[in-house]
Amino acid sequence: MTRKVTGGSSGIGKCIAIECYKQGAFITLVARNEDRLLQAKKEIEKHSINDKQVVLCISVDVSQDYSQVENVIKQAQEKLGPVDMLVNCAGMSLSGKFEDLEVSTFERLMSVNYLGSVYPSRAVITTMKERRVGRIVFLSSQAGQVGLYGFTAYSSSKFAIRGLAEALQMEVKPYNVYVTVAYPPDTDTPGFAEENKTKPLETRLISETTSICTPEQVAKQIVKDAIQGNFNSSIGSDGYMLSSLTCGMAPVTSITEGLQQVATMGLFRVLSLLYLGSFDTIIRRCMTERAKYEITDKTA
Ligand SMILES: NC(=O)C1=CN([C@@H]2O[C@H](COP(=O)(O)OP(=O)(O)OC[C@H]3O[C@@H](n4cnc5c(N)ncnc54)[C@H](OP(=O)(O)O)[C@@H]3O)[C@@H](O)[C@H]2O)C=CC1
Ligand SMILES: CCCCCCCCCCCCCCCC(=O)[C@@H](N)CO
Repeated sequence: MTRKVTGGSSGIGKCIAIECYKQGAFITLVARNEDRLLQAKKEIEKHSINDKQVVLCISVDVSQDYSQVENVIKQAQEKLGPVDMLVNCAGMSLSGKFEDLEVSTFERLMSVNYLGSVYPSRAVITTMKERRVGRIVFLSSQAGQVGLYGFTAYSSSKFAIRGLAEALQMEVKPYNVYVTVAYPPDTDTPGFAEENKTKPLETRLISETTSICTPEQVAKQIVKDAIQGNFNSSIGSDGYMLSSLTCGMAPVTSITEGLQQVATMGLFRVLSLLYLGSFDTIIRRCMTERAKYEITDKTA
């Protein structure tokens, strides 16, 4: 059992690697910074269940050069055997008002979050199809189910993931390869701490609608859904509501799932209008408060 986790040196990715290691898997971690990779490797190795298990580290930028990504993945497959599960967890978030975000930020988020998921998946898919075995996991976000204030660059890169996942799932299902898209809420990770340094107040207040999860909780849910072959992976009651409401033409894994969507759609739409109303109120309030401060600043 070989699993590959991009972004496996930190946060959700590291917890997913630990979860898989606890199940006896061989792990390949992919990220850029070598020190953090080694640190994570040590931490993951504490959870081994037999002495044959290995954690392999690969330092590569998943978003830059496809042939480089393909090469390192080939090398890893030669050492540890073909990958049964790929988890695309490398990603990042930057927020700010549309006009305040650098144009390069849109390019960067699209290349790390979107292309950074395309490249590793593209590199493993042929072998998975040939072997008729495989799971590919993509990390979207609740902000990939609803576009939110401050997330013009981030939300779009996470919506893109969903399109990719839906199309790919339709292609690979006959080969017994299953795709999972995860939509976590805010999760307490180093990446989240980084994001908070520059997050607009509006974005923070809107995001606080859903509670913060631990990376361990999120990782457990994702690994479970991926193993079961569920297309959708969400967490908590708001996660459930959002996924149900925004199911669109996403595939279902069971008839029950489909029936639940049909039955709850109307009600969840009503709830979502209430949420949207409260988001508008937050945004208007922040605007008035800012205007007040500006006046005080000028008179001082
Ligand atoms: N935390 C949250 O609130 C939520 C996070 N998500 C998503 O989950 C994923 C993981 O998030 P989180 O655990 O918070 O992130 P962290 O910032 O804690 O970890 C990110 C990981 O990705 C690696 N990485 C980043 N960029 C690249 C790159 N270009 N090439 C290779 N590796 C890269 C990092 O290592 P290095 O920098 O060394 O390359 C690190 O291992 C992201 O896609 C994020 O958008 C979704 C919803 C909520
Ligand atoms: C019936 C409808 C229910 C509606 C509930 C709506 C709640 C929306 C809240 C969205 C929170 C967005 C979190 C983004 C996390 C993320 O991706 C970043 N933290 C990454 O770093």
